[in-house]
Amino acid sequence: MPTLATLTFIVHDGKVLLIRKKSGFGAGKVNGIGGKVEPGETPEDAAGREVLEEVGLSIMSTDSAGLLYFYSSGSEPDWVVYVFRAYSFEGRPLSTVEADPVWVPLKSIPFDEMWEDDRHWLPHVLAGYTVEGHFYFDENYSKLLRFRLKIG
Ligand SMILES: COc1nc(N)nc2c1ncn2[C@H]1C[C@H](O)[C@@H](COP(=O)(O)OP(=O)(O)OP(=O)(O)O)O1
Repeated sequence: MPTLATLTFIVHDGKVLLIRKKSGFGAGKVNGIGGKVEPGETPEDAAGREVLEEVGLSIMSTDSAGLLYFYSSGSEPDWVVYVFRAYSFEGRPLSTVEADPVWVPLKSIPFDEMWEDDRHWLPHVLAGYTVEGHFYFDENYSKLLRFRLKIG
């Protein structure tokens, strides 16, 4: 069974809030805010909980921006990730044990510090489109081998 997870991109004033992850899968990389969906949670609930846990913000509402499937071997994905955008929030981003928050201008996304798949789909999400992406990595998730992407 794939692990269900979320990624949320808070957009405000020409910038997007990203995190440098300190723990979990992808620690050290810059990513959207997110983590695993817990039993009994909806993906939307998980997105709100992860934003609060990782950077201390409350988001008002989310806009669904698509689904990403990540594979390392075989035909079943290891991860199915629900992607959300959010435009309003309460609070100020804080560093936590899980992540350091960083506001990044929409035109300067640090793709070299992110997962290799991000450069293919994130620009479309930040432009307001919906994506469905299938990304096939090597067995250690160290190299992206191929992908398919639909932009809605
Ligand atoms: C392989 O490609 C990926 N690219 C991107 N951009 N994001 C990915 C990729 N694979 C997984 N992710 C996302 C999905 C989740 O948001 C995080 C991993 O979540 P994590 O394991 O840190 O989940 P938590 O619930 O926060 O962690 P704990 O179980 O340690 O509490 O990466």
